[in-house]
Amino acid sequence: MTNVAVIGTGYVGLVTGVVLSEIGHTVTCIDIDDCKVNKLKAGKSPIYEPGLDELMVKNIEANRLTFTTNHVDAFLHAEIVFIAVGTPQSESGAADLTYIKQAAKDIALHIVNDTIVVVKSTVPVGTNDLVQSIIEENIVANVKVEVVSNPEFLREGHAIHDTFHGDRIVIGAETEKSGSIIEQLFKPLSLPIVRTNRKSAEMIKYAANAFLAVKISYINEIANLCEAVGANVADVADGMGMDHRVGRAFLNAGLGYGGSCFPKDTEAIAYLAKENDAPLTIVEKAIQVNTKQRQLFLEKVMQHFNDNVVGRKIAILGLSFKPNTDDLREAPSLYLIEQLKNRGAEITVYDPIVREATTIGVTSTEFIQQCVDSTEAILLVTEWDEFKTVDWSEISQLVHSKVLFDGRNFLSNHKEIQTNWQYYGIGQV
Ligand SMILES: NC(=O)c1ccc[n+]([C@@H]2O[C@H](COP(=O)([O-])OP(=O)(O)OC[C@H]3O[C@@H](n4cnc5c(N)ncnc54)[C@H](O)[C@@H]3O)[C@@H](O)[C@H]2O)c1
Ligand SMILES: O=c1ccn([C@@H]2O[C@H](COP(=O)(O)OP(=O)(O)O[C@H]3O[C@H](CO)[C@@H](O)[C@H](O)[C@H]3O)[C@@H](O)[C@H]2O)c(=O)[nH]1
Repeated sequence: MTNVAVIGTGYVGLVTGVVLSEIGHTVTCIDIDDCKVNKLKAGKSPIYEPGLDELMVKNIEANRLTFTTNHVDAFLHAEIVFIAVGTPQSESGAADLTYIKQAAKDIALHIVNDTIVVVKSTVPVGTNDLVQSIIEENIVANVKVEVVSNPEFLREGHAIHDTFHGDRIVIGAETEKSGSIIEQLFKPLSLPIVRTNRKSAEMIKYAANAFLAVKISYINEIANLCEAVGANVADVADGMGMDHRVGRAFLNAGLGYGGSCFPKDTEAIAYLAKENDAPLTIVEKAIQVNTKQRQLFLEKVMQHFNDNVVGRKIAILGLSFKPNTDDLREAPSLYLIEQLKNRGAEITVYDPIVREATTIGVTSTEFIQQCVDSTEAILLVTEWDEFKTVDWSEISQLVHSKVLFDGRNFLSNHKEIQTNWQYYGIGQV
């Protein structure tokens, strides 16, 4: 079993650390955020991710998992160091590598053993080379370092499941030995391994995310056409998806993609492509379609209210960018709330997990019933299970008007809604 350090305890770093400890390795997670680390030390996950807390506590108690803000402590015994810090979008659209560069410097200054540095963050092609050279330029101890690319494919809300049951583990290494050491580290997971060089591994991650984003934008455009010609996009997606060459996954039409990955990763690969004179026109269009998709939804709502929502009471169901996560990054709800508030609507919000969206000054009500009380329309933005299981005949009694805009086609087969409500779905008439 191996001594591992993980830099960054966000959605990826924490899940990686917890799973590596669960399969028997000794893991120290390091973060610069005191607040997060204090919570983690107390056995509390700073993020909402089903199944994570239990596994984390189990491995803390087994002394396989510790947390620190101190680099010396974190790297003292480490043979492998993962980098799982954020790579947000910069002004230009390119990935901002500030945190990556800092992590590389932290490693160079503090490691005391020969180390394999594994870049798990999503980074543009060539970044692993950059990390290698930053470390070599700044290294203090007389030790050897080799950088290996190991992009992450987990989905929020399914992170633990995806890590144990992923479709593949991609390992991009410049030497046979370093790649094999990382392959060995993950061996207990018994997952298919793809071995490449570092640049191809970096590219696999962006190419996969961009492809999925294109798939979503494609079905959203098909949905808009369905609406215009009287077809039903869910049936169309089912029919298309039965062809295994197409596949049904990621053909759910709706408000478009949000979250911490697709929006920034599509921008980053499109930027990289332009810079290299090999433009990704399809990805650029997918980004445009995605922006337009939420605008079209807003237009539908505005049309219903004859273009005037001043003083109209509107309920928003769902804040997080998708169910089973508390992540608000690029959530369509934020756009809709801001736009409707700017137009004078009175907004109430309910999310089963997210209580506050501080960036736009919104607080979620404690119960769905409070949120919908006396409202003239409900906008279902995130497909949390609760929005299917809640008693809609009770909701019917509480609202002022039974009008539902379903941004996820989540209740398109719901009996009460389809019988008694004015229902606006996506890609259906
Ligand atoms: N969120 C996902 O579902 C997901 C999935 C696959 C890949 N990724 C990629 O993984 C990376 C991390 O994403 P995330 O969502 O986990 O990010 P996050 O923002 O949730 O977490 C990043 C963490 O790194 C910490 N950090 C920053 N600089 C540090 C430093 N020098 N030393 C120690 N800690 C530091 C931050 O305090 C933060 O806690 C990104 O590149 C992202 O694109 C994310
Ligand atoms: O048919 C679909 C599927 C998804 N979405 C939307 O697409 C976004 C992303 O969804 P999902 O992929 O489930 O969540 P993420 O957690 O963002 O995961 C994606 O981004 C991660 C970060 O790179 C990758 O690791 C994962 O493989 C990749 O699925 C969300 O807004 C979804 O609502 C749709 O609109 N229609």
